[in-house]
Amino acid sequence: MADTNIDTEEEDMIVLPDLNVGITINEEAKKKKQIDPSQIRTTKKTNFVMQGIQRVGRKRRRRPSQVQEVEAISAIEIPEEIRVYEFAEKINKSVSEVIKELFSLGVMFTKNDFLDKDSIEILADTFGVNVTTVNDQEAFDYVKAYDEEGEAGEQHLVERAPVITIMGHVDHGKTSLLDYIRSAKVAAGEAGGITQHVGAYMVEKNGRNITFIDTPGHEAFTEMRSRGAKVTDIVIVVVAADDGVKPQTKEAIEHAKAAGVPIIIAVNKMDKEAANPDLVKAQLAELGITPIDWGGEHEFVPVSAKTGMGIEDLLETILLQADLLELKADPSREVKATVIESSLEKGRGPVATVVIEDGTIRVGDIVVAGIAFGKVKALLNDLGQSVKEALPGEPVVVLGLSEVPGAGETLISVKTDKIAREYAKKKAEYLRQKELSKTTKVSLDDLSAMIAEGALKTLPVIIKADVQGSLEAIKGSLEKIRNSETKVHIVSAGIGGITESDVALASASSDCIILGFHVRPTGIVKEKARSAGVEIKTYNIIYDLIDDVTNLVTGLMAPVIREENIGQAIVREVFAVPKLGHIAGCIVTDGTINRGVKIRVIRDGVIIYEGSVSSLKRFKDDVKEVGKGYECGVGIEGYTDIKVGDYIESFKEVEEKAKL
Ligand SMILES: Nc1nc2c(ncn2[C@@H]2O[C@H](COP(=O)(O)OP(=O)(O)OP(=O)(O)O)[C@@H](O)[C@H]2O)c(=O)[nH]1
Repeated sequence: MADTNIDTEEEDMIVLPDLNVGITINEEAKKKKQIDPSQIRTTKKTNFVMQGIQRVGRKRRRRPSQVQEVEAISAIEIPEEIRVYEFAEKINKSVSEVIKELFSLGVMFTKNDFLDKDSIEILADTFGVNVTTVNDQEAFDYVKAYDEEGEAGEQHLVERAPVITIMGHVDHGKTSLLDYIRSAKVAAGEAGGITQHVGAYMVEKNGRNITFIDTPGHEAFTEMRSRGAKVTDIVIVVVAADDGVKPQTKEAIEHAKAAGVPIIIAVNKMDKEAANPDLVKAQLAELGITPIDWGGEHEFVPVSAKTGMGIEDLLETILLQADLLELKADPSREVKATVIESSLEKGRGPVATVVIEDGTIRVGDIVVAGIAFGKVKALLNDLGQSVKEALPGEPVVVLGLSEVPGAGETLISVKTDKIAREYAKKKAEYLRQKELSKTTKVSLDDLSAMIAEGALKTLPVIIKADVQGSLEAIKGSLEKIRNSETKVHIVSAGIGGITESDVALASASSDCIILGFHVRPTGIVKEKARSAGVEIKTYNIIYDLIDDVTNLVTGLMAPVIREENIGQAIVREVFAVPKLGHIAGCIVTDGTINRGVKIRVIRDGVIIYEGSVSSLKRFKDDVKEVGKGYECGVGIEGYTDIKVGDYIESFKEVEEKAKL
């Protein structure tokens, strides 16, 4: 009897690996060796009981025969992120049954792959299980824990500084505007004139603080910008009055709208003669951003980042908008902040620029931010000065983290180092599994395409960048460089200089190149790369990197054969010539006919033969080329059935490099 029981030690609890859900089975059901769905109830567990959980999970797997004896489950709760084997365990099916079912749907999964929402729905339907999803991250979601604590706790809300993101099309003046506001000139020194690094700065107006997040202009930074919009209270969309609405203006507006953030339009470059603010207004009104003076609800502030015109108005408008939003926070709480930018700095280690959302951060706080955790060693304000604390709405640079946290990650302070470490570890494992799942999943369509091509050609790359934001932007752009034939395979991507281990990794995978952005290899690394035959390419401008990789990828693709028409002739007579066979007496009606080139014989509009010109004569002489309007005798290799009225079309095939 004991043998056929589902569980032994944890008498009334089966909790499956990595899930925060437990199933409690009553004693009666156990005696019957069955689980009646109506007798299943779920229990929340935290990650701190995971060890026990895994032990139970292993026990179950060791005795699969007993699992099969259990009647099919008809209702389950599963996490939003669930792997194939976990799902199979949950519904008491074998992994192969689930994989087979997925295969019949045209997708190939391995047992460790995460199922997507659609697959779960279809599987649930196929296996007749009622599935409800729960968020399995909750068990280690420190952000949720923080928020819940805030709801329950006493609030000491005070006004906080608004957080502003400036967005807009390339060269419309984002950097200049921010610089003017900060009365600093950083734009001039930047490589390629593009803002490469995201920073956050604070300015004062009427005795109140305003925080600006500086977001880069290149479209590759779209993702980061959309994150920028998440921490942002108000978005300023800069539109150059002499250029009007451009693709990235629209994109910025879409991001702001999606984030539900109020938009203020800064109509910039008003000092220019060609400035046409009314056109900007009309163009934006078409996008649903109608100016207040046209009866809409959006502030349009004419400014010039060059002369400073309108800048004070813009700041006033920001404060008015902030008043409407009633931005409040509780500085007496522990901190919650958003990572805006992060990097690995020599001598300093991981460095993160954060904007405080709630609470206060202090030197000595124990914090966690995604995979990073640690004790705050130092805090620097936007001027690089050491500070003891930072308040809600303020930007601050945090030193002392264990790793470089991802941009957009939430940082909070926790009570003990152990808790911080636990959260970070769990998050790292979660991300690793997700990444693994992403790389192993191949759809059948992809597979058949690969098979058809012999093999999918890939360009393996290792990316190293100075800051997290750039790294993500590069990764995002490179992942997009692909078609059915070729793609970029990111072997590894990380922050920091190019190291010997990068070279070792590159030399381990064939034809792998190392791409460095704002980082350089040292002498030894260069030497190692040279002897290992590993190519290292370094860049300061993101466009150049993307262009180069695009060129390399297209180089892997089979060349495209393009046909170029050379000429056409009509057959007027056909002669039988000894030794030469049938010769078509033609008149060239277009272009030229050349000896040796490829031709087609067209009869009544239909191609009836394709070959090449074997002989070409004008009267008795062999010639290489006959031009339009001239008569000639054309011999076609391997073809004698030429008839009067046929057309001979000559063409050449040009090999061209394939484009993506
Ligand atoms: N005349 C005039 N020129 C301006 C004004 N604002 C910006 N510019 C110029 O426009 C160019 C682009 O300005 P940036 O501030 O670099 O534009 P950006 O939008 O930050 O550009 P990215 O960072 O590349 O996206 C620079 O040459 C500026 O000097 C303005 O109000 N008037």
